[in-house]
Amino acid sequence: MIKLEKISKFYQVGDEQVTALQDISFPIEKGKLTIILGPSGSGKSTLLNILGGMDQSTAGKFLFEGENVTQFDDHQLTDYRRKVVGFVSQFYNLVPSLTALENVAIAARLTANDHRAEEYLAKVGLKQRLNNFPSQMSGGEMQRVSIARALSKKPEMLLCDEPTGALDTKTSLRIMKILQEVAKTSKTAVIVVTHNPSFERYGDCIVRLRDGRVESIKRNPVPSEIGEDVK
Ligand SMILES: Nc1ncnc2c1ncn2[C@@H]1O[C@H](COP(=O)(O)OP(=O)(O)OP(=O)(O)O)[C@@H](O)[C@H]1O
Repeated sequence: MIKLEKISKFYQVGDEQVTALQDISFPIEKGKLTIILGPSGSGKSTLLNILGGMDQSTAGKFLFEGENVTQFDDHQLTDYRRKVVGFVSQFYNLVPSLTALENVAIAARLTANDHRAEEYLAKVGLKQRLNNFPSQMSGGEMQRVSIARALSKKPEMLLCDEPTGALDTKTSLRIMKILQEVAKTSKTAVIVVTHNPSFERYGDCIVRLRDGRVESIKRNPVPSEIGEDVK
């Protein structure tokens, strides 16, 4: 079970205390797509960083499969980031001098999974692009490599920070479709932070943040499927 219990994060800026998150509580389900929406400054990135073990909360508990991540020491956090979490960002972060296959293989090696890099690229529809360098791919293709790279670690949780932020509508839908399929066909908890409210209908659970608090939590018993035509 993955659960946030009254997570708060405060920053001290000079004499002022900035509240990034306040009393955030909600469960996250594996095998489901959770969408986190909210205006700029509402705390989305802070929350993602806490879920990814890249930042620690000031108060509250983050429970992951019975363990309290909030109390992890640096060594445990490194292990958690390496083995549990996959991360996809708006900027792809691919190594320009490595091909698609090599970009995925280096990350997969962290979990001794590098022999499967090709399989993960096939999963995101890039079987024909294995030997292309990032400069030879479109934004959508680079994002698919970055998803394959994250998946090759077999993460229990896939965190996506504005994964479609730099992409056009059709390519964005293609990426959302892949993320929807990952959630549906694996036991991975897929969490997508987005500014785009039209993606709400594709998630199993939609969490809206405002001013660092949970404004609403909605569940879609039957999320909309993204049409085959975008594939
Ligand atoms: N390192 C920091 N020091 C001080 N304040 C911070 C820090 N990081 C974030 N904040 C503040 O915390 C609040 C939440 O920021 P956060 O980046 O999580 O919002 P966001 O919803 O991801 O915004 P955006 O959509 O613009 O990326 C903001 O008021 C921000 O200014």
